[in-house]
Amino acid sequence: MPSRFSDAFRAHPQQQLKHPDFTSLHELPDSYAWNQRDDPSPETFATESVPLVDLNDPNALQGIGHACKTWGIFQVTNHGISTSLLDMVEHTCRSLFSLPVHQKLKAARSPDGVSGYGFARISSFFSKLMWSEGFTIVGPPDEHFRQLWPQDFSYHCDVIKEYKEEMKKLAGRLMWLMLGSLGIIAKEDIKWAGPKTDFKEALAALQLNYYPACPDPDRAMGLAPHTDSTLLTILYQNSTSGLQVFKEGAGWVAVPPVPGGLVINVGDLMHILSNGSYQSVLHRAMVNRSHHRLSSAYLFGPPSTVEISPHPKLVGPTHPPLYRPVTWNEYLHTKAKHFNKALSSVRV
Ligand SMILES: C=C1C[C@]23C[C@H]1CC[C@H]2[C@@]12CCC[C@@](C)(C(=O)O1)[C@H]2[C@@H]3C(=O)O
Ligand SMILES: O=C(O)CCC(=O)C(=O)O
Ligand SMILES: [Fe+2]
Repeated sequence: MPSRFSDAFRAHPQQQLKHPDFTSLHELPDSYAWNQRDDPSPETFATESVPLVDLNDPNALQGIGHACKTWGIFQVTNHGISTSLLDMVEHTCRSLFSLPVHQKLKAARSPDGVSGYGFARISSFFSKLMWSEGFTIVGPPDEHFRQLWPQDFSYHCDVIKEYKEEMKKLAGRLMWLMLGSLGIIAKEDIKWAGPKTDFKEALAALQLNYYPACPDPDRAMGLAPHTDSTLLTILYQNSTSGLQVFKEGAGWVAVPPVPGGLVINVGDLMHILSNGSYQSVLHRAMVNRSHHRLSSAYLFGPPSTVEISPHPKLVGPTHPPLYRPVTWNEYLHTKAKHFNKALSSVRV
């Protein structure tokens, strides 16, 4: 089934920016200086931390429900994704981003496209540049990977294909846990999950992120604050910390890497589906002076024609629907135009 993601971006082409060779920069160019250090660093007051859920725990469902309501993010262990697969994905990321710039640019994202190498899509909403490189994969990566690695592209394609399959299974499992905690348990409740309730027709994007070591990390920004447009996102981060989430009353809280763990966050579409009871979390990535950082985000959403709206089970006389129905494609359009105001723009 063809993905219609690309349509969402055609109306809002991204200006093409050239990345520098980060390793050659010994001080932060002004175009990368965010002057955002007026907020206290999270270590100074983070008394709370993002919940950790063991998926083998019989109470996992309750733990996930609570985490989605209060944080919009949690980490999971015993998720069934093997460490060897995660290592292979990390190796593919490392191999990709360490290619020479001219080689990576052969697989550059086209201005109105979605897949390929380049700056994060949200860059156009900020006057300063982000200290990161990204590679977005929607659909088969073969064509771009052939340009990057004329010799070993098929190895890297296989890694990504297997990773996407495994992520899809995990996303389906997490969907039922998140929904289950809201009382949405029957397969008729989410028809688009399909006859086998495995979300076979779901769409997803894989975003690989690379944050090079930075000579002036306190003034730089790896990935600016945003929410994901997804139902849910599964994030793998290597052992270098950098992810932070914004929590009302606590400020920016670090999400430290947990060995073998994965970070799960609620996206805007899940916020809509849950009629506002699950929070899509504002998050950002910071950079590091001595270590580079790699992450991969599996951005999971519904099939392109499916309209997401507050679930009928969560709507009633005392709980009117807070959002109007939207397809993912339509929402991505809105996001490309209104960015962090997208969610409020679909409110009824
Ligand atoms: C399916 C998606 C979801 C996208 C757009 C498209 C492909 C790339 C995704 C991201 C990944 C990085 C953050 C984000 C905010 C971005 O700039 O690109 C994401 C965005 C969204 O969640 O809105
Ligand atoms: O690198 C990270 O920790 C965050 C990445 C992210 O938020 C994204 O790709 O959407
Ligand atoms: Fe994100």
